[in-house]
Amino acid sequence: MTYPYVKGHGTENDFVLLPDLDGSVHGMLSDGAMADRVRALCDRRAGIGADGILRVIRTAAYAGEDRPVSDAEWFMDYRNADGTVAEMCGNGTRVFAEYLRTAGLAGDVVTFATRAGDKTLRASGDVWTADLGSPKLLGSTQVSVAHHFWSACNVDMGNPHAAAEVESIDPHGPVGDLYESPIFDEAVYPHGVNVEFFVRVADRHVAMRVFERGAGETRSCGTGACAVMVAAAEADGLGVARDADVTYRVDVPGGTLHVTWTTDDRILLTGPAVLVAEGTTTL
Ligand SMILES: N[C@@H](CCC[C@H](N)C(=O)O)C(=O)O
Repeated sequence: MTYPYVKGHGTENDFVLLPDLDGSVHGMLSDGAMADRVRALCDRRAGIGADGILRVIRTAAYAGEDRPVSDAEWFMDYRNADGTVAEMCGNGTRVFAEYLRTAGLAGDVVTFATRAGDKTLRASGDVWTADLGSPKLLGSTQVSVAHHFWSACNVDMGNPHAAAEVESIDPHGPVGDLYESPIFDEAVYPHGVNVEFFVRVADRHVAMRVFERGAGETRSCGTGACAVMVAAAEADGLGVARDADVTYRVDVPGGTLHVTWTTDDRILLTGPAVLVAEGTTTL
């Protein structure tokens, strides 16, 4: 059997999109078979290669037990490269929106369902801004790599994050090559966590690396950039009582994102979304 796919990325956080509009292409698969399919597609040697999968499906057609309660026509069914399901993917929202627009299924403003609630995105050319809602600041926690320990900000962006400010994100420094997951507190994060390390570059300008749950080190993580911005703004005394929107530039290995924390406590993630290929696959 062959089925269609599209490849895209947002600041080099790359995805295979699986158009499955009425659920008839992948909907018949068991959870285990779907996880196998995701791993095969994301494999960078034997597959197409990606950090995750974005299945494009009508909300009403999604047969999973975790079907969102939403009036939105489209559901972003996100899966990590290791086959696990994740609640949210910030870069993925922009790529998903760009797919819908390119396919003629949406315009420059679109709202769709995710496992972390409905998200609305607005385009300005090929740059999209995603309203990812209110962050939850859940205190501080600790992460470590090779006996180096850092305090980290526990931020829920719909999915879990630990954002640690460090002195250097150089792979030759204490943060290291991130080939393996940093150690985190499993009591705080029983379902795993995305771990970000960030440094200051200038006023309201940071740079980060990330180890993503279910994918390993990636070139970018949109929700991770939001968690880093929230952690940095909190540390800068801008977290509470903002009398104006606050924007930080967040550099990631794959490009640049901008994150705005609005006076009404919403996080807006702005960045590119690029579709690079389409075809059919037997995987
Ligand atoms: N790359 C994404 C996050 C994808 C999900 C994450 N790995 C998780 O398991 O929570 C982003 O851009 O936010």
